[in-house]
Amino acid sequence: MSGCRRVGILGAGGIGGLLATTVQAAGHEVVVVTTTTGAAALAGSGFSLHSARFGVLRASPAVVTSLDRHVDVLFVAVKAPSLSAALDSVASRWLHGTAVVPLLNGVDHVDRLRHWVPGAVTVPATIKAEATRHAPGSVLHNGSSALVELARTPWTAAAADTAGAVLTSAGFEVGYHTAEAVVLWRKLTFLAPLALATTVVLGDLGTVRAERSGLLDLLVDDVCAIARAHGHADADPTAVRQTLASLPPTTRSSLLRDVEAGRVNELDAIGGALTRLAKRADIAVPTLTAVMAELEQRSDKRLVYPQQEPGGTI
Ligand SMILES: NC(=O)C1=CN([C@@H]2O[C@H](COP(=O)(O)OP(=O)(O)OC[C@H]3O[C@@H](n4cnc5c(N)ncnc54)[C@H](OP(=O)(O)O)[C@@H]3O)[C@@H](O)[C@H]2O)C=CC1
Ligand SMILES: CC(C)(CO)C(=O)C(=O)O
Repeated sequence: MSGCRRVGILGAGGIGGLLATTVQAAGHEVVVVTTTTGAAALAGSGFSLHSARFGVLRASPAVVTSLDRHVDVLFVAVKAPSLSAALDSVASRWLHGTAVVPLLNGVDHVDRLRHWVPGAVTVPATIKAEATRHAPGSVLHNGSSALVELARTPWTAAAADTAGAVLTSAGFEVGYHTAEAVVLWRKLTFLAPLALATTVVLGDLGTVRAERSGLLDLLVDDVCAIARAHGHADADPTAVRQTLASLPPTTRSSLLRDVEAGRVNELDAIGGALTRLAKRADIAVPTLTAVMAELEQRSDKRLVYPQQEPGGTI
């Protein structure tokens, strides 16, 4: 196909698998970079995706433990606590002019990526999609949402267009915004209350509504106050509440899924980062503080709290 790109995907989990299958099906050359364990588990079987939006797709892209070729676009789809180790598997010489598109939840990974490879163009981005890896290479995409929003500034425009074209060809909905802070905060203002509240109740959104009525609204107030203090002047609690109210009661978050499974999780990248940003802006965030204290004090051994990596910017 014309416009065929070489696309790297760092991480072979829910989001990495969703991308690997859809992007390869669109005719692009895909190389997935993952852990030694992950690569061994994928050998021979490759990826399969089950999705109401994309159908059933199978793909057998190249899988490597360290990037071995230049890529036009690199999607970063690892969990925040794994980011530093994952970046070690990608040598900067393969990324000259590459559009590096991090899809991590949170806000504090973007500076780290920019310092990591100055020769690449980091395009801050967010993804709204619910994708879960059930077994190596086997990914279930729940619902039909597959929206990627890219920051398209004067510095990132060409790279954002390249990444956006790849995603559009693969069947994603793609949105652009000229302010990086808006892209990152628009996702976090809705995701953080959802992730923290579902994790507190260890249940879905319906459980939150039934057991802790009012909690979501208060968390939205706190998170929007932090967003306004850090560059997203239009963060609007009413609009975020409407978005959350429109979600089905069965909605769960990736933070909850990770906590339930005892996997490394992003509590620090979400709630921890917000707490540090509130402190830096000298804003009182009573509900966020109480929720973080509750999660930290919980004796439930299913909760895992990885330390923030050295080199974090917040
Ligand atoms: N899943 C979802 O629905 C959504 C996720 N996100 C965000 O996307 C990001 C990825 O999430 P998700 O796909 O769920 O994560 P998963 O835990 O499903 O997958 C993470 C992948 O990263 C790999 N990995 C870990 N360490 C390294 C390393 N050192 N080098 C290379 N690869 C490594 C893992 O390898 P291994 O095979 O060894 O485990 C695994 O393949 C997160 O920031 C998340 O918040 C955003 C929106 C929705
Ligand atoms: C809520 C959801 C699924 C939206 O994409 C998400 O981002 C997450 O759980 O991490």
